[in-house]
Amino acid sequence: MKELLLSRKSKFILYLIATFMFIIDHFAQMGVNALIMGAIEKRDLAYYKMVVLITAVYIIYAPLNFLISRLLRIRYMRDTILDVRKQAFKKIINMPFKQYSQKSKDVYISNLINDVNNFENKFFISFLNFLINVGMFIISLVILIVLDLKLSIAMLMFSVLLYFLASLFTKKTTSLEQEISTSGEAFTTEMSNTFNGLEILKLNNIEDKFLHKSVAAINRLEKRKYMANVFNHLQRDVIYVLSFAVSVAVVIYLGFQLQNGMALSEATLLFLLSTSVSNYLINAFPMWNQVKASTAIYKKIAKPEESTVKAGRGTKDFKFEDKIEVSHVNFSFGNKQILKDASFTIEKGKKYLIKGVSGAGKSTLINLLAMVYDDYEGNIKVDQVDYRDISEKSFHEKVAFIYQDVFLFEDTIKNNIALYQDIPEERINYAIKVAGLEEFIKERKEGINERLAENGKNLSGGQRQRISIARAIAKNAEILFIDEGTSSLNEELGREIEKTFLQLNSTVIAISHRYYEGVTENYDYVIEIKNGKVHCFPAKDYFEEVITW
Ligand SMILES: Nc1ncnc2c1ncn2[C@@H]1O[C@H](COP(=O)(O)OP(=O)(O)OP(=O)(O)O)[C@@H](O)[C@H]1O
Repeated sequence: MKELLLSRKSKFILYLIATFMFIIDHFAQMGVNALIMGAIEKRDLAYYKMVVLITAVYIIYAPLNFLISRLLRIRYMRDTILDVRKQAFKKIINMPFKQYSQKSKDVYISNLINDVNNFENKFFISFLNFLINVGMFIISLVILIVLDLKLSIAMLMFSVLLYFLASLFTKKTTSLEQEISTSGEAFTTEMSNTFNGLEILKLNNIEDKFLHKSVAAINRLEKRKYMANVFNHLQRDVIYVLSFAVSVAVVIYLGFQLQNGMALSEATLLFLLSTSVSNYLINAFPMWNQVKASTAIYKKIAKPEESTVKAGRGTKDFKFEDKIEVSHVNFSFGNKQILKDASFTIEKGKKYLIKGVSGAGKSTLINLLAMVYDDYEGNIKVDQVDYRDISEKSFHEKVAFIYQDVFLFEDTIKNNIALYQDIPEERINYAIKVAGLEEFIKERKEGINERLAENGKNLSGGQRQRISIARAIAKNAEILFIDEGTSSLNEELGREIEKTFLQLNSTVIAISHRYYEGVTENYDYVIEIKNGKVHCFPAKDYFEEVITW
């Protein structure tokens, strides 16, 4: 938190000065009150007129001071909150994908929206109030020391007592804020589930069920907020009762002092100062607890955490000139072994089709070859270099993925194909041609510069799939990983797209349940997974055998 607040040192100093201006105003107000009381007591008209003049000057100064103080604080707060938003966003974007995928994306959305808003609403208000109250407490105490040592020592002892009392509330305040954050995550996930599946829910008449679940999630979130609120007031009230008792004791003490000849103005000032000391503390301690709770939320959303997954952290560049060798690879999910002693070779430029029944481990095998998992036994080497020594970044630069579901950005067709990389126009046009998108582009008013609707809602399955092929070609991907790239398309379109895959120069590693006669046999090899065992066959042999089954 310190680094965050001090990242703009000069603005932070201005912020503190602005806070100090606020404190000064408070004491000026207190001084004016005491002056008026003194002037009334003095019964001297000339002196009274002078005090009225001072009060008039104060009335002009106070709003000006307030305005300047606010202007000085506001920019610093805005910039700092912006930093928190950026840091929270960076934390998510820079997370290794494996770690990212351990939580629902809605949790991250909740962190970026609910938690940052919560931080924004609570941190600076609490921090400012804490600073103001502590500042006022210190100044009041110093004045009190000068005016009445005994009273100031008593107030100091009272402060220490309040400190210990307030610290009893710190842990609970923080845990309540954490609960608000987790309930916010659950609420966002619930809402997202409902809205993403609204069509299915309506078609099956089960929207009411989800409505109940969503309402329950809202209730849980609001209940947590309510609990936090009640608890904050409770700690304030407990401290308040104590401070009220102290105020009564101060009045009794000052009563005796007045009897002993103390001036009314001095007694008023002492009373104001000592009740202020306790009031400032009543406000300061709960605020400090809130600052600590907000700091914990800040750490959760913006501070990079220790990676919980083993990630491919190699540094070598991915270079694929000859072959990828998979040797004696065993891979399990928990106790369930998926691949047993798998050994085979992927030759550059060849086309591989992975076959096996549902759940055999086809996607798992692709994920191993695509560096998604590295917690396997055995070795995977590309041109003799161990996969684990290769940097994920350099690998991702040279490969492309085609899935059944294609994600499209709400942006131009060009940006969707180039994926925001600086790719020459000729290469994009070539990709469009090879992917069979020429007709589609011709029909667009603005050609490749036409914008797609949200996730390409206005495109057919085949057009979406072709855009994802164009991405791979534009990128000049050396390896194309395809997981059920044609299964959502009709027979004819699927055949066309499959043909396109097989005509590419890249190495293709594909999973497909479909068999397109006259096309599928053109794969070079079939990798079959049966009971965890992996066998690689020349495609011609494999299909001849299958066809004779
Ligand atoms: N992240 C995971 N954690 C635990 N088990 C998993 C995980 N991913 C997959 N599995 C299990 O591993 C096995 C292989 O899954 P995989 O997705 O590789 O099969 P598949 O052959 O691609 O299946 P399908 O053809 O149905 O897509 C399945 O039993 C699956 O339940």
